[in-house]
Amino acid sequence: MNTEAIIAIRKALQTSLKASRYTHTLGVEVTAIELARQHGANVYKAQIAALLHDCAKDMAHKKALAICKSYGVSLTKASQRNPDLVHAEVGAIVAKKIYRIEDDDVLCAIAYHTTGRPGMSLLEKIIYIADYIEPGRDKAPNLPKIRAVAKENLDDALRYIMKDTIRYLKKQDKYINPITIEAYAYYTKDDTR
Ligand SMILES: Nc1ncnc2c1ncn2[C@@H]1O[C@H](COP(=O)(O)OP(=O)(O)O)[C@@H](O)[C@H]1O
Repeated sequence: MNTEAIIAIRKALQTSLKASRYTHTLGVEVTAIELARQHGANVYKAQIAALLHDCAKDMAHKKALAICKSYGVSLTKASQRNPDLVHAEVGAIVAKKIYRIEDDDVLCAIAYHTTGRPGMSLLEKIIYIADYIEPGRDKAPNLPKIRAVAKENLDDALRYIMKDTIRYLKKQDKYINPITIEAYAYYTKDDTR
């Protein structure tokens, strides 16, 4: 394991993120390591993806757009519509171009950590779930249940999180990225419970 790379990433994030976001990031890191061990995923990749999942979250919107422009990347329609979603897509660009992460699975885990998507990889599921259940989270409903379920079955945890997220966004009358609706349908289609 490349401990030096982990330490360098932590150091860079400590200066580029707000203190509370950095604390959240460390919570996602420990949770992702734990889930990776429990479910047989690559622990090092989980650690890197967890550390970098919010690397663009505290960036000014203008700067995020400038980064996209400079690398010739266009944001998805959903991110153009909802600025809350930009950080995940731009985070993957920053991870690749600035932190020099080459692994596509790690980059996708960052890009889809807020919305999920149909057909997620093991690593994508771990980062999506770790972001929701890390120890610093205390607002979402059903957290104790979802934390327990995540130890046993990642798809069950995904279903609970997607269901609660869709319900929460609907209640707030907020835009819901259609990919989350598609993902929820995808992960419930064979579930007869
Ligand atoms: N599927 C979604 N569609 C649209 N907006 C969403 C979706 N999921 C989350 N959001 C919005 O994006 C914001 C950021 O969520 P999230 O990425 O989970 O936070 P963080 O990056 O801090 O972990 C939420 O406050 C919510 O308003």
